[in-house]
Amino acid sequence: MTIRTTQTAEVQELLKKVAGFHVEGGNERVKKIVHRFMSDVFQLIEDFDVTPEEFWSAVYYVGELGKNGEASLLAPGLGMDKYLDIRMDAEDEAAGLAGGTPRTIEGPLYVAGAPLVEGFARMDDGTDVTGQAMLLKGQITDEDGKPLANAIVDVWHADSKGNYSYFDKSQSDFNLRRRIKTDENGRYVAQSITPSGYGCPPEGSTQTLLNQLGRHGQRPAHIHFFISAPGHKHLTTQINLAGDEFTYDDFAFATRDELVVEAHSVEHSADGEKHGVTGPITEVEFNFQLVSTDKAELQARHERKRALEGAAVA
Ligand SMILES: O=C(O)/C=C\C=C/C(=O)O
Ligand SMILES: [Fe+2]
Ligand SMILES: [Fe+3]
Repeated sequence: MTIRTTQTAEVQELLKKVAGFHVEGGNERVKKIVHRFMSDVFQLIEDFDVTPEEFWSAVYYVGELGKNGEASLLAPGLGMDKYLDIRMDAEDEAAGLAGGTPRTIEGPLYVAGAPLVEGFARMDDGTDVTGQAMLLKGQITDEDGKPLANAIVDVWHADSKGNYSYFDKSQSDFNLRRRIKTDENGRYVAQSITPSGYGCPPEGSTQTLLNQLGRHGQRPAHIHFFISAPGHKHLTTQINLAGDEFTYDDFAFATRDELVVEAHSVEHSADGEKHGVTGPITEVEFNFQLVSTDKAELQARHERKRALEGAAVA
């Protein structure tokens, strides 16, 4: 039988003291959030009749999570990154900033400061001999199709074993990570290695919890991007390679239909040969549309939207 105590005066008073309601100073927003959070934790413990052993094993788990540096990996696994994206999409919609290539989650494995290259970029250091060469190209435009020259395509992905440089110390610095400046036609092109999907460390904290939920910790083969250009909204997104077992079963919930791309392997690629790549190569082409943030364009967009809504009502 569940013991009910959360609504007693004693517990309600305890929660107010926990949150610092009874003292001056501190941060009002933090106080309110901590009060709500702890009230919900107390309520959950009561509703599920959580035992002290269960509670302390959770505390131990959080300690291990921090020690393993996996808090930012568990977050996408628990849908946090996706939920924050859903909120940002809704905010963009409300601000008239929706449109262009959809965003998706950044993930925890970005490393700033990758080498900046103009036009063609060789992203891999040539040591991943088991991997297949990949030619990655595309064009950055605004929503009207106007090419955006000098946009920065900040791109990063895993190697053929699903590991990321910097986190995988066996890889050279910034292996498979580059910032590419688009040419006068807004184009970027890179030679790299075709990424494999990523899996959470099997013995790690994230997978330990996912196992309790009967879930896997796999991501499909994917490539991460930050795309930026003056006067346009910064884009954080990824593309998922089609045909991967996990393309539509991503433990981090990042997949969006518009971001699934065919990656066809060819014996010879004219583009590849232009850059000295002979032999089988995977070609991946993805174009990005950025949303303008300049006021005139936003105003015009609002007018168009109002006109459309007006027409719909009439
Ligand atoms: O970067 C990875 O592949 C692993 C982590 C999970 C999320 C993500 O990628 O967005
Ligand atoms: Fe990733
Ligand atoms: Fe523009």
